[in-house]
Amino acid sequence: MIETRSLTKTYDRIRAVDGVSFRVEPGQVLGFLGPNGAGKSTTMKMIAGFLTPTSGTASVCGHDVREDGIQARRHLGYLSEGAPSYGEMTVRGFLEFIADVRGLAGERRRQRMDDAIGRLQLASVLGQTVETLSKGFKRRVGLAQAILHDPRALILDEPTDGLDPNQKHEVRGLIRSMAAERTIIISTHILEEVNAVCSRAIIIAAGRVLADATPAELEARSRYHGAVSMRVPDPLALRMDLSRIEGVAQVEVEGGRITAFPRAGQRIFERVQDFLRGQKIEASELQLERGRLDEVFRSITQAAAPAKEAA
Ligand SMILES: Nc1ncnc2c1ncn2[C@@H]1O[C@H](COP(=O)(O)OP(=O)(O)OP(=O)(O)O)[C@@H](O)[C@H]1O
Repeated sequence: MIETRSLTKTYDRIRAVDGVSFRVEPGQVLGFLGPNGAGKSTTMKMIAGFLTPTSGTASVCGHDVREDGIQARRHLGYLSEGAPSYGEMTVRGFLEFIADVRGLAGERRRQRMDDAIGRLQLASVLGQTVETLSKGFKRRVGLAQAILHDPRALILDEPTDGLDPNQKHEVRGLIRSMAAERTIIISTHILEEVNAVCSRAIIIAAGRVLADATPAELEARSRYHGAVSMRVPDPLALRMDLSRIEGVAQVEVEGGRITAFPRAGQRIFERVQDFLRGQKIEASELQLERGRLDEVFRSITQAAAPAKEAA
């Protein structure tokens, strides 16, 4: 379990993190979303014990990061922004060093090394120095060090940054496979990642939590939630007809696509389908929209005030 209580960090005159409180339980993957400079990395660094909070606190598996920092870090794997340092070490040398730091020995050490190397597919680069690796492999080495001691909690700052689409897919699978008994927080700019791996999302801007919900609940806040869109040969001709259907609030045409938006609480998909059938209109790519996370993200974060000046 990871918990923050009124976590706050002030840099000079900027309150980078402003009273952030949340609790993540084992089995949950929390997506931490926010625009550049929102305070995601600063929050993660405070939980990981790399930065001291100005006020408030956090705990990992019940251990307070300020009063019981060593125990808190023992239960936590942390992937920081960017690549691991120690570029002159080989990948094997770097992972052996992390195993030393984590106090791994004997059979368990061998097991954990094999597991991390296997999961992150690092066997082919074990003898290569970290600085000569591609960005994607550096990220994978960073992930391997984070999971090496098989921690109960994981904090991963942009875990798929710099990976190609295949590697992104693999790392998301890895996160899902580790989620069952662990508490995981990931930060990301990629909204599709939220649907792919997160059971819950927090949107943060200017250091403050603006939304805390499941991906489906966030999608339900989108104006596209429950909308019906399609391609038809003559969308402009259909516009007026669709707007007359009961429960339709608005109709928009964009490119070759026409979208009917429902009034609050109305379900319009079957009615639109019946109308098209009745009029014998050939529609392609007819779909019921779940809602668009990018639009919800924009509307929530753009309404936020800029970071507050510290008192
Ligand atoms: N060491 C520092 N000294 C002064 N200000 C800092 C420092 N580190 C971060 N900040 C400021 O704190 C705010 C939050 O930064 P943070 O890196 O936590 O944001 P972020 O959400 O992780 O952004 P990104 O998505 O770009 O990584 C920003 O305004 C940033 O400029």
